[in-house]
Amino acid sequence: MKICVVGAGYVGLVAALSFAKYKNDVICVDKDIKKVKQLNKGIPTIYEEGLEPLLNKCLKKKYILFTDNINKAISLSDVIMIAVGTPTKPDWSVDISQVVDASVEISKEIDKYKVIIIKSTVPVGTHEVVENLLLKNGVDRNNFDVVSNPEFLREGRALNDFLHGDRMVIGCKSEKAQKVMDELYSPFKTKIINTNPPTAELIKYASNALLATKISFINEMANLCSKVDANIDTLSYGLGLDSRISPEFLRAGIGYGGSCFPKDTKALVNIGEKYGCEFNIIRSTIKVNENQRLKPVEILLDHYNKIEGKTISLLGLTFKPGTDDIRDAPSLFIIDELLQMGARIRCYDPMVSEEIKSLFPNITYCDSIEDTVRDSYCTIICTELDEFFKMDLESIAKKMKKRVLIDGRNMIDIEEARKSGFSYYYSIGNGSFENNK
Ligand SMILES: NC(=O)C1=CN([C@@H]2O[C@H](COP(=O)(O)OP(=O)(O)OC[C@H]3O[C@@H](n4cnc5c(N)ncnc54)[C@H](O)[C@@H]3O)[C@@H](O)[C@H]2O)C=CC1
Ligand SMILES: O=C(O)[C@H]1O[C@H](OP(=O)(O)OP(=O)(O)OC[C@H]2O[C@@H](n3ccc(=O)[nH]c3=O)[C@H](O)[C@@H]2O)[C@H](O)[C@@H](O)[C@@H]1O
Repeated sequence: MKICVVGAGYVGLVAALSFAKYKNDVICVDKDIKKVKQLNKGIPTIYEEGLEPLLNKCLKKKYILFTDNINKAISLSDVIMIAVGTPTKPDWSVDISQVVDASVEISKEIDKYKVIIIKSTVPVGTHEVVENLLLKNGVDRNNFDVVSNPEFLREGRALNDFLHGDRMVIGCKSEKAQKVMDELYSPFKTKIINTNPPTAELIKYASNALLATKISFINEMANLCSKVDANIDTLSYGLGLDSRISPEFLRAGIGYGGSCFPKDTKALVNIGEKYGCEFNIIRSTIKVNENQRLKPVEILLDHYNKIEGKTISLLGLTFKPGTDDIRDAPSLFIIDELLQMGARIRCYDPMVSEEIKSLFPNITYCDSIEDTVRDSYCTIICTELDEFFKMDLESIAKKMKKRVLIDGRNMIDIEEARKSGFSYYYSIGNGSFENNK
């Protein structure tokens, strides 16, 4: 099939390469010429396991090509997938302008039947917005169908999720387009749910909102565990064994981040408001998360009263392991808050990006864990990176000015922390101890 994917971000690039893997003729468009040039050279613009070899293989075989010429790419393709960003505005409404801009370009290039797939996460009714825009711009009604096909991949496992996800949701009103979608996804090993576009659009938000809610729920339970000497890991295990609940997304910590849960939960509240639906549960999920991501600062204040002038070290900056993405990562909020209180920050993340350096130019970025913790009053673990499981706690404790460890991802065994010479240890619902200040 001749496929054009608009947007070479996390979703667009992964989708384009997945289609190319199955020998489709794929053109992936991005308006960012730097990305286009880099991708055509076989250099990934994001970190995702397995992406680099697949990119190079597909380029070599000429199954994929990257361009910034959207018009040419559309005119050459039968299927056009829109995978551009849909950020949330400050009032929590969704900015679909990138989808609209892409649709305007699409409308200029339709002279024969094409299926337009909305892959981006969009508010219910956006398929109609795109349809109406194409009609308004003079496209013949018989020359296109718009299909809603939201994406459920997780960063860090994006390729695997795209190819072998739990399900593929297809919201389609036309038999002709349905046949094209069936063919497109026929090599994929995944359960397909065929429904109408509004249901497809809503499944996406419902899914992210429910997963986020599980996290906020378990974090509230963890906060209670901390007060009553209960253990959140055992509690989660006990909960998750009930097959009606499932063990997934019950890991307590300093809250969820990333490019989607924070934005999509807010978006769903905003969408609900437009239809007179309150979504009180999701509002609470958001509020709990906003407090939870600052939990380490609360603990620090409790311990020291004053943070001004103290050096604090952060281990892990990305919103989760296996990605270089820092969008809405809890670490950003912690750094911001600590800087406002006058702390000095040292941090370490092997995936540290220019993006975070430009956000926080005045903090110290270190190349190793040991260098980071030097002379600090507290070490905060923000991301559960593999190498933190293996770190030498004793040598870390020795390098610190005060042996205070806040384990924001419940990675460290409390007894190990005690044996390694820490004087204060705090986890999120898995126990804490204080020897002497
Ligand atoms: N990142 C993720 O894990 C997931 C994201 N989504 C959704 O997928 C959509 C895309 O997300 P990401 O890939 O993370 O975004 P992203 O920001 O990484 O990538 C979007 C890309 O689209 C390009 N772009 C924007 N307008 C364009 C235009 N008119 N022509 C050509 N290129 C254009 C941008 O330059 C950018 O490279 C969003 O709606 C998001 O909510 C859905 C599931 C997972
Ligand atoms: O719409 C999206 O963009 C995607 O959002 C999430 O994927 P992602 O943001 O990549 O990462 P997750 O693995 O879901 O983790 C999100 C955040 O929740 C946190 N989390 C996750 C699980 C858990 O038990 N506890 C917890 O705090 C993680 O640390 C991370 O900060 C969803 O899992 C995907 O299905 C969805 O497609």
